[in-house]
Amino acid sequence: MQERRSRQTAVAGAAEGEPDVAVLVPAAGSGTRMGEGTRKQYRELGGDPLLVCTLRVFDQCDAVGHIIVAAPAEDVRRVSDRLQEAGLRKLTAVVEGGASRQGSVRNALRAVPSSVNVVLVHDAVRPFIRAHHVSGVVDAVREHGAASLAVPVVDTLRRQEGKNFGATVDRDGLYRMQTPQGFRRDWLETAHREARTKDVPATDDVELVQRLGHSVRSVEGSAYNVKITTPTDWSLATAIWPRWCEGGMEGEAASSSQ
Ligand SMILES: Nc1ccn([C@@H]2O[C@H](COP(=O)(O)OP(=O)(O)OP(=O)(O)O)[C@@H](O)[C@H]2O)c(=O)n1
Ligand SMILES: C[C@](O)(CO)[C@H](O)COP(=O)(O)O
Repeated sequence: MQERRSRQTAVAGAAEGEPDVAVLVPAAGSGTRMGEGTRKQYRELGGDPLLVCTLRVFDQCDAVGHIIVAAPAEDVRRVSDRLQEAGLRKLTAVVEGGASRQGSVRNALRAVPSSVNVVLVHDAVRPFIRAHHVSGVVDAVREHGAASLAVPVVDTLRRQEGKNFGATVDRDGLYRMQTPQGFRRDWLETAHREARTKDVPATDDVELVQRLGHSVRSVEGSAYNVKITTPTDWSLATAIWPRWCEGGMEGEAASSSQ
């Protein structure tokens, strides 16, 4: 592992002929909504840290050539060592995260090898994805320039009005955005540069790219692809993880890779 001036650790060079796709994994959050205790991205799911469980999907996915993780500044070295112990072949760098998810993605973007043309962004705390979700986003990016997994809203939505309900929000055509979100590298770089210059934050990268005037293609996601945010999410995740690892859920064959 090379020492780098910044708190960025280069873990491996890009092998010849690897796919020109990198995935940026923001993993520097503090997990406030999860409550006290170990940061959620480090909590063990089936014996491995949640971050490792998520990264394995990309490491085993033929469509991806590079993995770049943004970790809490104080953990960069420790996370880098742990991820190398996990044998992640495509780990290219572990960089210092930012004060926001957007800042962490921006920092990770700086570590993308020059050979990369397609960049995915995936939350470290979304372990329930399969290789076909990743390749579906990559294919859509190659065709349209930008794409994201999403699922349609299935509940009735209503605004809060004090302790009562206010107006109903028409759910028709509303989506819950997921990750991975994928982009042409130049679009994502421009989008983050513009957002920083204009100081206009966003909760996901799709919004930043839309602000440039680009269309973003919707790719069917999965209701299982939850962002582990609260203790309830953690309980659900630990309950289904064993079956997920056997290739269960979504009616997928047990032989399908994670
Ligand atoms: N400064 C930040 C904030 C968030 N994230 C990452 O962005 C993803 C989605 O964020 P979220 O689920 O909100 O995680 P936290 O910010 O840790 O949670 P909370 O908002 O409850 O503190 C997570 O993988 C998280 O680690 C990040 O890399 N850097
Ligand atoms: C990127 C995201 O997961 C899409 O739904 C979501 O916007 C992240 O929000 P968070 O508050 O940073 O978890």
